[in-house]
Amino acid sequence: MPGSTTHPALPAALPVLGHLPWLRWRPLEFLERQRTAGAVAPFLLRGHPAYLVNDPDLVWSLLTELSGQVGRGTTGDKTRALTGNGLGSSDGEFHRRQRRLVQPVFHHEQVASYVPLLRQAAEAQAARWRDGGTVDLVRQMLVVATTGVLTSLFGVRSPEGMADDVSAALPTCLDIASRIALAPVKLVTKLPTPARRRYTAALGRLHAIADALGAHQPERPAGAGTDLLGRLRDAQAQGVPGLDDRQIHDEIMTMLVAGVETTATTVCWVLHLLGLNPDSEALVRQEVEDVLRGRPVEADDLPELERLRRVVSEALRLFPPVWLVRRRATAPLSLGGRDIPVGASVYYSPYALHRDPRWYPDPERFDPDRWLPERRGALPRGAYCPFGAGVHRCVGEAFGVTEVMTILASLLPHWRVVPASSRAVRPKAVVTLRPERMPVVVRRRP
Ligand code: HEM
Repeated sequence: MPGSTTHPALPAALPVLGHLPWLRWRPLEFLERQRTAGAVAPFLLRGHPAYLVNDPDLVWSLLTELSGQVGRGTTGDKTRALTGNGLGSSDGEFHRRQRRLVQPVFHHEQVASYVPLLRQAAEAQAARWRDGGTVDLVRQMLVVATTGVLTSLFGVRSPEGMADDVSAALPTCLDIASRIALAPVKLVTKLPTPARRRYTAALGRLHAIADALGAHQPERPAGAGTDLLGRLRDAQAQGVPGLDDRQIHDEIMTMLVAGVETTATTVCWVLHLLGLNPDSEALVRQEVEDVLRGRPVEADDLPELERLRRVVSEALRLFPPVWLVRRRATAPLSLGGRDIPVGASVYYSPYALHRDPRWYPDPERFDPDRWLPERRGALPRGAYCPFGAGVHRCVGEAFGVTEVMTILASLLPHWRVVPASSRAVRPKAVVTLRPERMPVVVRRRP
């Protein structure tokens, strides 16, 4: 069972499919079992050699000094239909150039300027809640996170309809894209099944929204270049090579795919964990109230919310939205004493690394104080990697953390979120690690 700390070794690979059925149907259990199979644990996917790197130092090496010997081979295969050649699926010199282009939009000072928009996104959604009403928290937070991205990165001033559309289409696309990537029989994924039709329709909707965003004129002073769209358009006008309308479309899709579910699910997991740990919830709420004293959260408040930050770090440890990352060896590679052939898939799993009892005593326990400075300093590099590392480290990390903190600091003083059902909430490992379902009752605080 995912979550327990002792795991029997994996059974032998099946003929033809290898360990694919495990990765498709019981991925979290698969990863935890593979973690006990050595620093670099081999397995087979449709006859193709694959490795799971379980040693944090080796994960770090893979992502940093060895990054020239691996390509994305990516999660990208499953997201390429969504994000084309955007930052999240490209490699090499092209990737470096795109990254340099978008990076300033995600610098700390720039991200701090988005806080009022992120707060408004949370407040607008909560304004629709009725005291004692039941809501689907995942869907609600998807709308908030989409609104945050649309207003801050794309300069959309009336995001309501578009946010609803994106948050409805995105999970369908991501779920079915993962199923297609891990389907045991490829042909089946081409058949016009109801799932395939839902996927095609949802994907079409997302592409249409990205086109509309690409064509939309943000309300900003000419040449200001502060939001992502402005920056891309300015660069296009200056003749930056390769930055045609198609590439701008791909970068918009990338930000919707990479920047919405990740933050939305993190907020859900934090609220879920706080609900299970009322003492921690009371302390965090008290901290937010002491810092804000009844006023809306601002960027300068966020560093003061140290306890809340530790809770977010702990939620990202237990439920890292990006739970599995793949690279493909583009040159022969030696890792942890194993020779890895060109073309092999090399994976690391934040989920498995973050639950390794060697680095996290009592790993299943929610313990935000693990992130007190004196305790976190003892971790090896690579043992905590919710945002990855190296050249592909999450470009949206500061934005994501700021968004999550801002949403929580806006909701916690005014609302209590209580599970609406006694059914355990289980993580569903699709493109992100999403709560399978999370109906909650929202209660207004006096
Ligand atoms: C809690 C929130 C988030 C988490 C846990 C997260 C996690 C990650 C991880 C692990 C990677 C590295 C993948 C790899 O090595 O292949 C990544 C890359 C990326 N993330 Fe995030 N992310 C978050 C939020 C965001 C946000 C808010 C945005 C944008 C608005 C974003 C945009 C990206 C992009 C564009 C990449 C590709 C970077 C590159 O290859 O240069 N992410 N993210």
